[in-house]
Amino acid sequence: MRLAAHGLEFHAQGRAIVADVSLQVQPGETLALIGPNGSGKSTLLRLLAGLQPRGRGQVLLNDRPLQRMTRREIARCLAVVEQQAETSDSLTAWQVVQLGRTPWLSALSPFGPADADIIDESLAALGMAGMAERRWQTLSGGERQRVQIARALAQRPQILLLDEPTNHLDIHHQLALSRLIARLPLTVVMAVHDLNHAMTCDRLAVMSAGRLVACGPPRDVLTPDRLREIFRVNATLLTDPADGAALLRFHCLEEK
Ligand SMILES: Nc1ncnc2c1ncn2[C@@H]1O[C@H](COP(=O)(O)OP(=O)(O)OP(=O)(O)O)[C@@H](O)[C@H]1O
Repeated sequence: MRLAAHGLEFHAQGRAIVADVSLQVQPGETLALIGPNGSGKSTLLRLLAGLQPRGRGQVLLNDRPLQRMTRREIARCLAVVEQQAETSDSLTAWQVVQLGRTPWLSALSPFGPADADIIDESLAALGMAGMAERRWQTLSGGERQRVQIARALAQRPQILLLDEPTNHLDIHHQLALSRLIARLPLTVVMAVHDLNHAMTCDRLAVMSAGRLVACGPPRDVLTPDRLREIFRVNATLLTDPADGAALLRFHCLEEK
């Protein structure tokens, strides 16, 4: 599914948190949103999901304005995992993932075995099948993050919006999640801080002080000048002799 945004804006306390952002994400594409702390990535994700009150601008899902869709219609197309996703402490991991099925249920289409299979598959995809019966409050930060991503997958969306999906994960689960996302036939927009992870995405969108300042293939976007200007680092581009993959090693710029 194609995602397009035109002139997205959000102002708070007299300043633009997101200012005039327009972008297009093609079906099946993975776009990484990068930028320093406070540059507006999470707010932009919320605007793309239609979750930011008082947000302005237009979001189109396959040319259909989000504003004219019901929450249920949106939830059938688009799933979001926010940074601090919370849920009721009394739910089990399985029940949290079950919430992902809500947009698909109705009196004529009640919860059934096919929904239960989707929940099991989603938990298994995130390596959480063995913890299905664990209560939310007993899960670690990384386990909660994996359950929330499983909940988003159980929603069977065509677009996935993820806010720093690997920030609580150990290195094995970071790599496993990156591989899973790369293989999913979904349109993905995710905010990430790890620029080496971002390098593996199809395109990068760079936010700075609420504005989209660059968008394109990783190597075109992560130029030495931009890394210095926006991220305040110098970088050396290295090549992994094992597979020829490019990696960046960063050096902090001296503060003046
Ligand atoms: N409702 C609000 N009212 C006032 N300021 C806000 C509001 N929402 C966000 N901000 C501010 O806007 C800026 C952008 O926030 P946002 O969370 O979108 O940034 P981010 O790029 O995701 O940051 P990080 O990398 O630290 O997660 C921050 O300075 C934040 O404090």
